[in-house]
Amino acid sequence: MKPLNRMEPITPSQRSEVLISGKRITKVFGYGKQRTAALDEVDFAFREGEIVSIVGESGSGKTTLAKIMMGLLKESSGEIQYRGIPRQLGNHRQRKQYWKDIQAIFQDPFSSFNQFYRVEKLLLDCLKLQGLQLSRDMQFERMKEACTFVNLKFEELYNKYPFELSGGQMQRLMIARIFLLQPKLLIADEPTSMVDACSRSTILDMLLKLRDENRMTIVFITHDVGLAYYVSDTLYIMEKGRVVESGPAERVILEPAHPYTRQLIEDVPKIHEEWNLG
Ligand SMILES: Nc1ncnc2c1ncn2[C@@H]1O[C@H](COP(=O)(O)OP(=O)(O)OP(=O)(O)O)[C@@H](O)[C@H]1O
Repeated sequence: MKPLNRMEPITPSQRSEVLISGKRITKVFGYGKQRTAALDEVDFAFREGEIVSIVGESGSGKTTLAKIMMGLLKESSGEIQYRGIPRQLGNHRQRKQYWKDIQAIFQDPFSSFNQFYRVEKLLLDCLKLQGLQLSRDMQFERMKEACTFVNLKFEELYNKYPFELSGGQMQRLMIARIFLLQPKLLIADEPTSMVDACSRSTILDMLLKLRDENRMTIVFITHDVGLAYYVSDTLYIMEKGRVVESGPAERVILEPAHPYTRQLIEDVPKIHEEWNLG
């Protein structure tokens, strides 16, 4: 399998800054017999402008980690740092400030949109959220640009409701919104699991474009180690709430150090061959 164009190897002096990191992040749900340690002392550090995949089986803690990164769940212990300082989400102002920098896209684009708003309003709201004072013409320009970025035609869609779009168009619209919102961190939770192979490769290409053109940090959550290898710069492999292995995607796939990683790779027999997405 041939991976997509990764970032060029970077020299230490060019190394980008760590955007978000976690030290010994633990999350426990329930008490007594119901107790589940969804995360067990997880360490991570994600850099600006890299695509990181978190790979693991169902129940390994991927979504819990994503929710903690988004600030939707509070860790039981450990510390998250954002841009080099401890993240504070104690009050509304701090949360609002943090959430300006973070967006997420999920498997089901249908649930991401208010179905009563037309496409134009959905996109316009993204511009308003950024607090930009734009003329009506400039607003149109930006919305058109966002649609072009994802190969949609604004003129054909602006007057439609989300339920009038195909699944693939909705997925693209979701990414057009990300283009307008310009988050620093994008969390993509299996965004390609409900689309056909062709739409999947388009979505992956768009994520790469967001990384390259906007230096976005993208955290891609998936069960699929083949897909993760294809799209990522860095891999984190999770098993039962722990990160068992992490590192550059090439290294983790070609020289896996942990037995669990080896098992995941063995389950994808063609991982080293050309991957036909079409
Ligand atoms: N709100 C909750 N209350 C209790 N247990 C939870 C809660 N959320 C997650 N868990 C448990 O924590 C563990 C990790 O769940 P999590 O959803 O993070 O896994 P995952 O790797 O994202 O799985 P999947 O790939 O199926 O989405 C599981 O055992 C799950 O049952």
